[in-house]
Amino acid sequence: MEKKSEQTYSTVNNMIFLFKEIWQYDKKLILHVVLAGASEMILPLATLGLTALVIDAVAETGSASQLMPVFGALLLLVLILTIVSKTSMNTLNYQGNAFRVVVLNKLAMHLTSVDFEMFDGNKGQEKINKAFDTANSPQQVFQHSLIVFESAVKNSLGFLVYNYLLADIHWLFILLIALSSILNFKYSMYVNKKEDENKEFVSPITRKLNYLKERTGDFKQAKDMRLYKMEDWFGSLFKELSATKYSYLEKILRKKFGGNILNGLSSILVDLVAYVFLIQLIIQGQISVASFTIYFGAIATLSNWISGLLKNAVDINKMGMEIDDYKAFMAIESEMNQGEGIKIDGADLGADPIEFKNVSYLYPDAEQETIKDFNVSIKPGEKIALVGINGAGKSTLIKLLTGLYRPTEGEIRVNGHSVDDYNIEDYFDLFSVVFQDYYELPVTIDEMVIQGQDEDTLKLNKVKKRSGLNRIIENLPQKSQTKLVKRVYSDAVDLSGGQKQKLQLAKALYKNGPILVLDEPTAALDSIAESEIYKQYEELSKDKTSIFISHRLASTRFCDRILFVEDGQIIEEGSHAQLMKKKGHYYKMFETQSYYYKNEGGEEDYAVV
Ligand SMILES: Nc1ncnc2c1ncn2[C@@H]1O[C@H](COP(=O)(O)OP(=O)(O)OP(=O)(O)O)[C@@H](O)[C@H]1O
Repeated sequence: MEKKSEQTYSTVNNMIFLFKEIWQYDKKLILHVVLAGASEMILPLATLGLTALVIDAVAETGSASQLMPVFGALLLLVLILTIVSKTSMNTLNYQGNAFRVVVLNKLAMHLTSVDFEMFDGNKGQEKINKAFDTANSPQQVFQHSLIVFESAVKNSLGFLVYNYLLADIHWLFILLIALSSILNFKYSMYVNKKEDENKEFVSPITRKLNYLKERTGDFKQAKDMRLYKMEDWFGSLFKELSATKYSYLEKILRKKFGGNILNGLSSILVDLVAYVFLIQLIIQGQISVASFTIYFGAIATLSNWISGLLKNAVDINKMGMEIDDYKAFMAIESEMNQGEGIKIDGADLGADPIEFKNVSYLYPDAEQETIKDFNVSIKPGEKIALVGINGAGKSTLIKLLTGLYRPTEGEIRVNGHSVDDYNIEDYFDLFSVVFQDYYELPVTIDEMVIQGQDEDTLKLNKVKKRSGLNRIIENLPQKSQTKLVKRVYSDAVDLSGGQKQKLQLAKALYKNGPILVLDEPTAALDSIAESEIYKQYEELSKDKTSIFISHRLASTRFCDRILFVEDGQIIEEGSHAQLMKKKGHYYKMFETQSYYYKNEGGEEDYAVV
């Protein structure tokens, strides 16, 4: 079960924060909150006045000529109030939605600036999810708050005015109404608490359900779904999770039903007492029939104002919790250096080596370090191959070097300074990286390569040629203006795995950072394309420091030095020839890979090993 976190800021503090956010977005919204609230409160009062006038006229307590101007004025007031309330409520609904979208954009912008580490692990994801939940639907705080504030204005004004109107009525009445409202309020607080407790069980189930739903709609999963006949398995997973979820929700529904019954019974009781009491006053001749109407209407409405106010208190309390989630996410500060740093030329690594000094790294939710006391020095211009079995820590080392993760211990030094001494954005300029997991955006091929940088046609053509992308483009109807992602554009192209890898390579080359990092860049390439990349490797990595991760050990022969990593540490290093001579781990791995080629082909052909 997930632990419930305490609220960090008080509800008052959070409401002031929310008010400021609304004020900053559009001051006029506050005016609409007041206008809608006041007009919605006065409307039933004016209508009540109209009814009393009609009754008075019927009872001939006043002459028609005397009553008509008042009647007309009241009618006009009702008309004006209706227009004001409808206009303001409409603005609140419409602008509330726009306000929510603005907040969503703020959240998205902040998400791009938080450290990459946030995305790793459950806790980071939980914070992100909770924050986005605050603005994801109209029922959540940022849109809903305008309606809640409007309702609070209406209920508070109503409470004051109606208390004044009923000042002549026995105070026991007011007490009875207040007691009945408090009883209902207490009960709904109890249901809210139960609902909140239930959330602790329900939200992990909802997360699992949503994840499964996403997977069923996922194009990649759709293949397995059919070929592995996963429908029944998925179906039973859905059924089981949904049943558990709805058993929790049902309990709350039952409690809410009990609340409705309680509410109904208590208002019948109040009405009954009011009837008996007011009828008695009429019989005793203390009030007129018109006054009876006003009093009776006022008593019924006063209980609405009171329960409305209490409901506002519950809503505001809930909104306070949601604002807390929003603030908790927005307060996350990058642990990277976002300020002024030592100047670095994004195009030049400098003369000093890249150094890992006793670097260790522990993933946020992990128990054991993935990288352990790692030491290495890489000379500028050196071509390094990182090899090792799956899970050895190669990709983690790249994320540390590129500044996406900070070492939990030790230090990484580049150009004579710790990575922390550089502004992280400047530091990122040093790297051109092709990661294993690549993605595409629904833009043209050229735009995907350029990635929002300044367009340089000469450079663009060069990198398309060097990466082999131009040969793919040649066969496309709109050449490099062809859009990507068929799910978005019907005339787009869906590239194959190997074609995508070439696109990624072109993107990295266009960025032209002095450190080239290729994490399994040829895994999806056919052997001809792969050997072309190897042949070009010298050219691709010219004037650059390069790090090449590959399970295909033939590729390592193009590198100056091979680092064999196991369990987060270097266990062997040297050139291909040195390591083969050593007959250690690298030799063993190499021999295992080349065995079938040697035996089936008769000859050794390391270019495709
Ligand atoms: N976000 C994470 N949280 C916890 N552990 C992680 C996380 N990401 C990776 N690891 C673990 O760190 C270890 C090293 O992973 P890494 O991806 O660096 O290995 P690798 O050598 O690149 O593997 P491969 O050759 O399969 O790509 C693995 O045991 C992996 O399970």
